[in-house]
Amino acid sequence: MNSTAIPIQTEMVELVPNGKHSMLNASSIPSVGNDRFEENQANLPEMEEFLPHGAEKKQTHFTDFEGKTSFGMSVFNLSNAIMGSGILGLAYAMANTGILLFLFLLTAVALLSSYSIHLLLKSSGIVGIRAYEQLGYRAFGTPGKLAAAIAITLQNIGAMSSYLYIVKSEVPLVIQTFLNLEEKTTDWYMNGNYLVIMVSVSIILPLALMKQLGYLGYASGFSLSCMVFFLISVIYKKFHIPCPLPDRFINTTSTLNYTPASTSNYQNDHAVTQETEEDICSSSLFTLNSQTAYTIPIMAFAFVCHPEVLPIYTELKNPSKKKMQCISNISITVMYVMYFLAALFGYLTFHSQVESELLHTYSRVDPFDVLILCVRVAVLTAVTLTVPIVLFPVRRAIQQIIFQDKDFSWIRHIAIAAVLLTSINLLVIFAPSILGIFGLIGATSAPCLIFIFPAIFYIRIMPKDKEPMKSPPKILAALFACLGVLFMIMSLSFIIIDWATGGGKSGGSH
Ligand SMILES: NC(=O)C[C@H](N)C(=O)O
Repeated sequence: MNSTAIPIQTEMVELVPNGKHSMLNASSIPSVGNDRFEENQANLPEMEEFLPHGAEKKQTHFTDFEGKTSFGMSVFNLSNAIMGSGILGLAYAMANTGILLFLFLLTAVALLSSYSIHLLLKSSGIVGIRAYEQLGYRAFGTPGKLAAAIAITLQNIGAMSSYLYIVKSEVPLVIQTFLNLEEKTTDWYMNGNYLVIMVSVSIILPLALMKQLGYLGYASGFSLSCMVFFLISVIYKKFHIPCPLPDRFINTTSTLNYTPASTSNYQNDHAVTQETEEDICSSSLFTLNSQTAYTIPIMAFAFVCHPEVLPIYTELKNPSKKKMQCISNISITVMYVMYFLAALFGYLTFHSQVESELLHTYSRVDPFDVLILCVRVAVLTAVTLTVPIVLFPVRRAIQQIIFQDKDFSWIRHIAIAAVLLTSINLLVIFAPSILGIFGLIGATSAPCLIFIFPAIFYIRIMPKDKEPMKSPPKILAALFACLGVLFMIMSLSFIIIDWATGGGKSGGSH
């Protein structure tokens, strides 16, 4: 419902679940005849949650919550939320689909992702709230809110763990290469566990303590430029790395002491079957094999940014649905191009020898190569700077569930971030094998966040008198939800089959 379509100066919609609208008298709200203010009025119940009680009626507090983040910074933040470890798995996905099928699937996932943001924005416009969990509450009451909060928490904790796992495994290698050491030593600065704690405390925690996501815009811009550097290096390396790799029939583990996160059967199969150079180094336009099934979960994971969309919208300067959709479309398009190029050149460099994690494959060539080292540092920086962005919606979900009616408190804000980061650190340090579980979680939460929840929340929230159940937008949304269920069943079955047969690839989470 367009906020201009209702007499907003006297009435506003109260947050009640299950499609029932109750009207609140809001005559005390000062009337300002501009678009932004009308949006903010519709958003009042959400704002009140963040404002000190007893002070809501002062106009100054509306401006307190006025979004201040510019269009460009919001594009940076959303792109940073999209971009993460997902990019490292795409070349492997392409090796198992072929270039054309990959392009088709990537386009489909990008378009579906944008449509899902459209559904989220439309639903949020109707009820005037800009929080994923609140949409869940509005659509299905407490179960809806819980489901959304749990999916956001699991998905984002999975993503953050995968980023910190990269830090844990890559930083020691970077230091080793910098120091020009042949062997890994036992010094503390070569210990990934200490390093991951140091990075968390010195870089991630201070950024995660920012009150608003918008302040992370510069960090996001920097993170994106690191990924652009990664992409340029991947393209450059395509023309400088021979195929087949010189060490292909020797040991796949480099002189450096690292253990690949997941060893693919596919690679092992190749090591034992004596294939010709042409078999290994030819690129295919269309491939179907047992690993093709992982493509969708890998791509879905790579495009997840939905928990961050509404918080970014909330902080946008002069917000409107159109503007936010535009920000989302720009971010998705930029990432789509970057994902495709990274996958294409990664694949054209290694062909069927590409591993499920692109950085590992580069390590096999020459772990002491300066450019590879810089690429590692760039990816490390990019994923480290993504952690605070991904942490925001989790903290918000926790706040919405446990401290629902509480005013903003710095102590709580800091404590939740510290507890979250500590738990993720413990997970990455003591139970890295558990990270495989996130493949399973990713296969469940990613389809929920991208497909199922936006669609079913939309169907419930959009009033039947405006759009009957059989109207085309609702039918489309229902089909979208079915597609999500299908993806979820598909991804889960592949992962379970893989586990049962001892493959152990984790699908979505890298
Ligand atoms: N934000 C996330 O949940 C994952 C992100 N899209 C990635 O590729 O790592």
